[in-house]
Amino acid sequence: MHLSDLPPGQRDDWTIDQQWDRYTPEQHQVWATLFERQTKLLEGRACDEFLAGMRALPIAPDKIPDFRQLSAVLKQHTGWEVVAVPGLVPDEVFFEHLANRRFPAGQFIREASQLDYLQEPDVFHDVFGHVPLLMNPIIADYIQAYGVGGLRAKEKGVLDLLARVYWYTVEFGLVEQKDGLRLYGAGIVSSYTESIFALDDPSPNRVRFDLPRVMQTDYRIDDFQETYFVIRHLDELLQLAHTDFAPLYEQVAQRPVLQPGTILPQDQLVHRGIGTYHNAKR
Ligand SMILES: C[C@H](O)[C@H](O)[C@H]1CNc2nc(N)[nH]c(=O)c2N1
Ligand SMILES: N[C@@H](Cc1ccccc1)C(=O)O
Ligand SMILES: [Fe+2]
Repeated sequence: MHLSDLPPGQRDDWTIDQQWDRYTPEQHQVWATLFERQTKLLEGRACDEFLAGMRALPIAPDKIPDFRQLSAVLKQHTGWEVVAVPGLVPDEVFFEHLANRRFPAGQFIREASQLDYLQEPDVFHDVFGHVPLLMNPIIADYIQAYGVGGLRAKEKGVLDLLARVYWYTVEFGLVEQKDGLRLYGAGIVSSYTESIFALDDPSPNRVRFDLPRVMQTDYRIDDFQETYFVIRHLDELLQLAHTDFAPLYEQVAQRPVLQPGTILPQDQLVHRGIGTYHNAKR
C-alpha cells in the first residue's frame, strides 16, 4: 500500500473508516498470532508505563481492536483518539493529526507471511506498538508537541533532523528502569526479533541519549538499529518538548551526518556494541 494507491475521494486529512466489521477471521488470526507472541515476550522487557497502558485499554488478544473503543478510553485519559489511515500519509498531514491528539493508525494488517518485519506501519505496529504509551500523560504530551514541532521543522526544512529524534525515541528508544533496561520504542515492542535484539544482543551500541548527538545520527529503516539511545526516565522526553530546537537545528545542520553505528569519544556508553550482526550483513 503506497501513497499513490489511495482510493479516489479520500478525505483531505487522509483518514478512512476502519470498517471494523469487514476484517476477516484470517486477519483477526494474524492479530491473534502477533499479539500472543509479543505479549509473552514483553513481560520484563517493555517498560512499566507501556504494560500499564496496554492493560488499561480494550486491546483483546484475538481480535483487531476497534478504534472507536480505543478512542473512547484514550480520550478520557489523555485526550487522544485513534483515526484510521490507509498507510503512510504526507508529513504535514501526519503532524497536523498528532498536533491535534489524533493518532493515525494503519487500517490494514500485514499478511500471515510477513509476521516479522514490514516497512509500512500496519494496525499491529501502530496500535500494539504506539497506542499503549498514549495512555501515559508524559508521552501523550510529548507526541502532541512533536506534531507541533514537525510542522515547524517542515517549515524550516529540517524535517530530517527532527525525524531522527522521533526515530530514536518514539520508535526505537530504550529506558533505564531500576530493574534494568526496558523497551519503550514502538518499532521495537511491535517486533518479536527486535525486542530480543535491542536488549539482549551484544551487537548494537547502547548510548545515553544526547539531543544534538541523536539529531546528527542517521538511522536504519530496513533493518535492526545499529545504535539504541537510552534515557533514564520518560520525563526526559517532556524536557525535549519544552526545549526550543531552533538554535539546535542551526548548529547540527552544519555538522556531518553520523552513520548509524558510529561511536564518538564523548559518548556515554551503556554498551559498546561488537557489531557482529551488521558486519555479517555488510
Ligand atoms: C518524518 C515523517 O513525518 C514520518 O516518517 C511520518 C510520515 N508519515 C507517516 N504516516 C503514517 N501513517 N504513520 C507514520 O508513522 C508516518 N511517519
Ligand atoms: N521542542 C521542539 C519540538 C519537539 C517536541 C517534541 C519532540 C521533539 C521536538 C521544537 O522546538 O521544535
Ligand atoms: Fe511507528
